[in-house]
Order: sequence, then structure tokens, then C-alpha cells
Amino acid sequence: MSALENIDGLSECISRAIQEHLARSNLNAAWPQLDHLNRPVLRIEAFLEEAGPNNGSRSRSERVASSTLDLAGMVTPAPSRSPTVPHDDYQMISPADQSPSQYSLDTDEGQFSNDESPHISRRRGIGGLRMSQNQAIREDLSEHQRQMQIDARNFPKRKKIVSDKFVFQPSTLDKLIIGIWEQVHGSIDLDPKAIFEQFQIEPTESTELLACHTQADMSAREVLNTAANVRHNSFSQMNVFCRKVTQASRVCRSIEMIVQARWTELFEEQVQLRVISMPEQSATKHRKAVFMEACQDFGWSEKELRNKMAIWRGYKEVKDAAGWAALVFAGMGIYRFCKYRVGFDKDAMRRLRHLRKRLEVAADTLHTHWRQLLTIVGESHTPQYPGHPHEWVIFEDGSDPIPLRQTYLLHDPYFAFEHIDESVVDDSVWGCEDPRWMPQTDAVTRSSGIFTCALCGEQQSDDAKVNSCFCFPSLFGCVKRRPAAVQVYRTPDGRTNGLVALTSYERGTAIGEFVGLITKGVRHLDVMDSSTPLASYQICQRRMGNYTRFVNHSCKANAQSSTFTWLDTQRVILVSKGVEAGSEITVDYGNKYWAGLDKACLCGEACCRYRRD
Ligand SMILES: C[S@@+](CC[C@H](N)C(=O)[O-])C[C@H]1O[C@@H](n2cnc3c(N)ncnc32)[C@H](O)[C@@H]1O
Repeated sequence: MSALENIDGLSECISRAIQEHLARSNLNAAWPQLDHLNRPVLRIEAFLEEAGPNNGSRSRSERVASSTLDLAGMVTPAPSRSPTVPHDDYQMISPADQSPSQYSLDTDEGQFSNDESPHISRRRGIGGLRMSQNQAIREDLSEHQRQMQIDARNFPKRKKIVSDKFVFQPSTLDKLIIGIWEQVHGSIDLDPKAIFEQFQIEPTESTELLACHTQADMSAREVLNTAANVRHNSFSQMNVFCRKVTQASRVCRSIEMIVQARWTELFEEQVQLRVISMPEQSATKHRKAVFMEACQDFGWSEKELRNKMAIWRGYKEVKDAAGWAALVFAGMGIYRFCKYRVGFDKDAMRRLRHLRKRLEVAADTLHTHWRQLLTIVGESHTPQYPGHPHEWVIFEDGSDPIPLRQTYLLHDPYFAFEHIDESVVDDSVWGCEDPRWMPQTDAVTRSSGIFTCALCGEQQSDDAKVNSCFCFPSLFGCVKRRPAAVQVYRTPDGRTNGLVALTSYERGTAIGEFVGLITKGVRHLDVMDSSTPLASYQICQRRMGNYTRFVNHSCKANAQSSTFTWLDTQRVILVSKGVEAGSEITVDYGNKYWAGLDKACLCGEACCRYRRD
């Protein structure tokens, strides 16, 4: 009869199963404490109790099974404590059946049987499990119940868990939640006073107030109009407020990183000072002392400061390579870069060093006040590169940028160039006409004064609330044109200057508008020819224009010029065919440009059509 059929045999079942399990385990490694016990026993007890979440008090029934296994013979090597015994000496005492029984566990069947199975000898060979010759220990059921024991051993030693198994990393959400808990329990003081004192939303007329004085003497239409105005006013006020706060927080973030990078420098300086003044102590000791002083001043634990310092050290390294501008304009990306340090190697630092001057040109010319932030760490606030962003020619190897004029003086001692955002019509040629005028073909829309886009059919307007044409939103519509992410660079192959993209431009997006002097009749000089059904004209960028003037030709160009009509005026725009960040922006000047020209194309492409070998 199977022992499971008889509840009285439960203790035996449990004990047997555990014995079998222990036989396959390396007990000495799992429980090193066994070495300190003269006669180790394993007490096994089973209770019946209520399951479920509400059973906080864990009300138990009486014990339903209990047994004790003598481990003395199971520990290997322990020949003196547990001599090898024949397999039929397996013994245990259960409270229910205290007479010795002879069982073996049939692992294949998962059942107990009392036959002399060959499994026994095999198990003995594998696990080294040795049952004690000692007589079974009688179990007292009342013993040890509800008696808590203090663990008198030492504190657990820190140990890295090395696992060769694949372990799932906590998800980003988990990290986020843990981060929030850490912040909530951290020492950051989020007192809103600082920001509230600086920025206040103007109180607007509340809708209730509005309701009061409208009920009496306003028509429904007037009420609606006023309510809409109030709502719109508060929305536009909120836009301004939100923008201001976002900007302020961005400035604070930049200051934070500048200060943390400088703090890291001062930390190292402080360690060096101590080393010089007390050379008898090791540098490690001095470092620890400075570190502990900082911990105390910050009110942070060693771990907290160490983690932060690792990131701040990254900020300092980025600053050392790419300059302060890199820190100030980095945004949140730099935190991840410095925390995880993926690709944070020599090559990255070399690339950053090459960017240093280029970043300063962009920062000085586009954000004239940015260096004032540096005064906080005692740096000068004098701009190095004043003027227009494209007044400076940069070098890809990180050399000092030079003024644009300087790059042309050899060929043209009278070189002058005016940077303009909108084309200027040459009135000596066109009078008060604009040859780019493209009247709409539809007489109805023409007479209604509505401008309809020939590409998308939507209404065009410079008013954000009216405009629905978003064909080239970075150039036309509601937005103020932002400075294009491009720089004028010195080409290494004799084409003088060129235009390099700082970010990528997706295929089909506009990089800029060709602006310059709208004229005609220019010959033997570089001009852009264009025409409408009514007139032919030229855009001449010789003395005035924008960055599109520096776009070189390539027989495998990554951009092209196209026409687009905005508010009945034709524009020539530079459209990306897929421009990668860091690549030179080129267009194909076309056969007409190169025909009869005593010049060789230097584009270097395998498919070059005008190389003139
Ligand atoms: C519109 S400009 C482009 C900017 C010019 N590289 C500069 O530094 O002022 C056109 C002039 O650039 C030069 N250029 C442009 N692409 C060229 C190419 N693929 N090969 C040789 N010269 C080129 C020619 O001198 C041409 O007259």
C-alpha cells in the first residue's frame, strides 16, 4: 500500500522526499554552518492553516507532521561522524508511526514502494547521502512552538551575486518608480517659493465672475464671446508662463551641470593640496578625508555621493574635451551618457575635442548671453566668436575657426557679404515689381484674398490660427524661422568653403530658402536661374544671401533646389534628399552650369560627370 494513502505516513513521505533531495545536493556548500555542529539534525514540521491574504495572524492548527533527520551522515566528507551504512538501514521516526520502516523513493514513478529497488544503490552513489546509524530522535510536538530565535551570527558579508543565468534587467518603468521613491526620500528641497516669487500668472476674470455680471445686461452672444476671450487670454498667459518656467528650469539644469563639473575639479585640487601639505599620509587617505568632508556638507551618504560623483566626473570629462558650451547646451542626454558611459571612450573624447570650437561658434553667435552662466564658476563671459553664425568658417579637425572674409581675400581683396533672411528685389532692374509673383489661377480664390497652396490645396497664411498648409513648416506658415543647423566649413579639397549639416535632414524636408538679390542679366558669375509663367529672374548671392550660398555641387547630390509658391510668391528652396548629420550638403548644379566652363568638378564621386581628367 502506498504510504500516501495513509495520512499517518505523511511525515515519512515528507522526510523521504527531503532525504532524496538532500542526497542530490552538496550539503557542505549549501549549509556551511554544518561544519560547526557536532550532531546536526534537520527538523521538518508541517501545519495546516488558513490560506489567503486575510490570514495576517496565521492561525495554525496543530502540527500534522513532524520528523527529524539526522544530517551527521549526509555531510561529506565526514567519515568519522557518519560511517557508511547499508542501504537498508534507512531509518526515521515519525510522530504518527514510530516503528522503523524500510522505504525507497522511486523517483521515476514519484511514489514510495517498499521493494528492494536498484535505485537505492544508484542514489547512494550520486549524492553521498548517508542515513544515520543513530536511532531516530523523538519529536516533542510542544517543543519550540512560537519561540523566536535571535540569529547570533555576524552580519551577512557583502557578496556580488555572480550568475551565469540570463537575468532580466528591471524595466525602465521599474527604474523610474524606484527613482521617484529615492527622490521622495532624498534630501532635495523643492520649495516653490523661489519660482513663485519670480513668475506669477496674472489673475484672469473667473468664469463665475463673468457669469454674475453677464446675467444682467449681456446678450448670450456677448457672454459667449467674452467667455471665449477670457479662456483664450488665460491660455495665452499660460503659454507664456509655461515657456518662462521651462526656460528657467533649463537654465538651472545648465548651471547645475557647470557647478558639478567645477566641483569635481575642486575636489581633485583639494586632494592634491592635502597630499602636498601632509605627504606622510597616503593619497588614498587624503581622498577619503576630502570625500567624507563633502558627504557631511551635502548631508549625503557615501554611496549617494559616490554615485553622483561618477556622473559629475563624466560632466567634467565632457567639459574638458568639448568645452563649457557642450555642458550648457547638452540637455538630458548627457546624464545618460555619463551614467552608463556607453561609447565613453578615447574615440568619443577625440570627436568631442574636434567639436569644441564649432560648438563655441554656434553658442556665441546664436546665444550671445550664454557665457554669463559661466561667471558662476569664475569663467570669463567675453564671447570668442561674435557676429553672425555664418561669419565664421569652421574646420572639421577642430582647428580655430576663421572669419569668412579671410577665406576669400586671396581671390577677392574686396570681398564683402551681407547675411540676409529674405530676398531683396533689385529695383534697378524690376522697379516696384516682384518677378517671383505667381497669381493664383482660380479667379474666385484670387478675388477672395485667400491663398491656396498649389501642392496641398490648403489655405496658406502667416497667421498661425488661419494657416493650414504645412508643406515646409520650418520655412513657411506660422513659425518664426529658426537658425538652420548648418555651418560653413573649409573643404579639404580645393573647393574653398562648403556647407555642413549638424543634424540630419529627412528626405523631403526643407533645409533653407535660396535668398539673395532678385535680379536678371548676370553673366559669367554663379547665380540661381528661375522663372514663373510671367518672368525669368536670377537669385544672385555674390554680395548678399544666406547659408545656401555655400552649397557646393556634387554629381551625387544629397539635396536639390525646388520651387514652392508661398502667398503667391515663388520661392526657390533647398530640399533634402536624405542628408546625414555631419555630411556636406550638396546639390547638382546641372549641365547648363558646367557647359563650356573652364573648371573641373572636384566632387570626387565615382559617377562624376565633369571631372575633366
Ligand atoms: C555657390 S559657390 C559654393 C561655395 C564655394 N565653394 C565658396 O567657397 O564660396 C559655387 C562655387 O564653388 C565652387 N564649387 C562648388 N562645387 C564645386 C565642385 N564640385 N568642384 C569644384 N568647384 C566647386 C566653384 O568655384 C563654384 O564657382
